[in-house]
Amino acid sequence: MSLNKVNSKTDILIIGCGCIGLSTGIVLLKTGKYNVQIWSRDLPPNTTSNKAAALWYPFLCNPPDLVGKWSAETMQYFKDHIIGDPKSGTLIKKVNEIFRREHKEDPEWRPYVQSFRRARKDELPEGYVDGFAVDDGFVMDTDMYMDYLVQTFKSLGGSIEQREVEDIREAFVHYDTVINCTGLGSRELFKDKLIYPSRGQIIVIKNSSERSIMDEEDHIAYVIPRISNTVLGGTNQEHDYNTEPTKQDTEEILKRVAMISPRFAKNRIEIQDVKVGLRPSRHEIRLENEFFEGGSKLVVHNYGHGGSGFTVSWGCALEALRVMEAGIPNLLFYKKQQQPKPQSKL
Ligand SMILES: Cc1cc2nc3c(=O)[nH]c(=O)nc-3n(C[C@H](O)[C@H](O)[C@H](O)COP(=O)(O)OP(=O)(O)OC[C@H]3O[C@@H](n4cnc5c(N)ncnc54)[C@H](O)[C@@H]3O)c2cc1C
Ligand SMILES: CC(C)C(=O)C(=O)O
Repeated sequence: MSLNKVNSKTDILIIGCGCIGLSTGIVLLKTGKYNVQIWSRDLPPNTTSNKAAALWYPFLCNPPDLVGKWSAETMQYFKDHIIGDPKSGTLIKKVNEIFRREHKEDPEWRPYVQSFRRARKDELPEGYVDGFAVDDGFVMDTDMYMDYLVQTFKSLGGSIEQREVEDIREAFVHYDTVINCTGLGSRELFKDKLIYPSRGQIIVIKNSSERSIMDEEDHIAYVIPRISNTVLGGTNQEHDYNTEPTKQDTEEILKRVAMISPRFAKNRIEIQDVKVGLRPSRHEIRLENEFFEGGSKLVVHNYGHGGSGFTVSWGCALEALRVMEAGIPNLLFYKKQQQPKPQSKL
């Protein structure tokens, strides 16, 4: 008994068309072993991923050791496959995280990122006494990058259908193996009440900046330069489902950013856009197999990336491939079990 196969490749369904679903689909297609289709309620630019800043920097995401590993793998993947392509909307940009108080401990992801160093005094704005630095960090203009992922996925033979899945059994009619990349959608689709929204608001301005700089010590303030504009942020309001920008948050962000980068004082900026996204927050990323229907159907969960979906995307995509390929043999075993036993000839 074999899995659904066409042209000797196994059919896989991915639910979700954010940065996680697209990265996972590209990794599967590059193996040459799978036909991959994406079903998704929302397509870029109407996903949370499109509302992100975004830069490479582990943030609001756990577990620390795996996030460190997956962040480093993602950084390497970007260097090997993405950053050299101008269509990707990515740029190498140093990132500094800065502190008003001395910060004795390095970040938990430090052992995985060789280029990590402590910030120099000349990199610290007035009032800041300590900081981290990653010289080979990178940023992406998220709309450009998401379109680049869609084009890459399709150019490798992937197909995308705009379709909401209300019950996972809809997927099982056509597929034995499904990868769940629904982010916050897993709260409903898989009744996972451990995943919840962390609301983030950002301001897109015309001005430019030579580096990414962030203060996350007592509140969040960041400046993230991109190809055609710069992002100022941000907020982190847990369990807040409001996707509309508020004037109050915009004012608060501008006030905080002016402290880390005085050149962005309110009267010297040109606001182009204000966006809100709901981070898919969870105590830790869920990346594991779950069998359904007596073991004859396999769901690979890959969701709950909080504030680091882009930062861990390719590491998690490679892990999802490993986890899926470890699960498929069990699937075959269970399917064989389900076959009707041949009648013994009397
Ligand atoms: C303001 C802000 C700034 C951020 N900045 C950064 C940053 O600088 N760096 C970084 O690494 N991360 C950043 N993030 C976090 C990052 O945006 C998320 O971690 C990432 O987008 C999660 O990707 P995802 O594909 O899991 O989710 P999403 O982009 O939400 O995609 C989920 C997909 O699943 C689909 N879906 C859900 N339920 C169903 C269903 N039942 N049926 C069919 N389809 C369904 C949705 O339509 C969507 O297409 C930021 C987030 C915010 C809000
Ligand atoms: C560090 C910032 C840009 C972030 O990841 C977020 O706001 O989620």
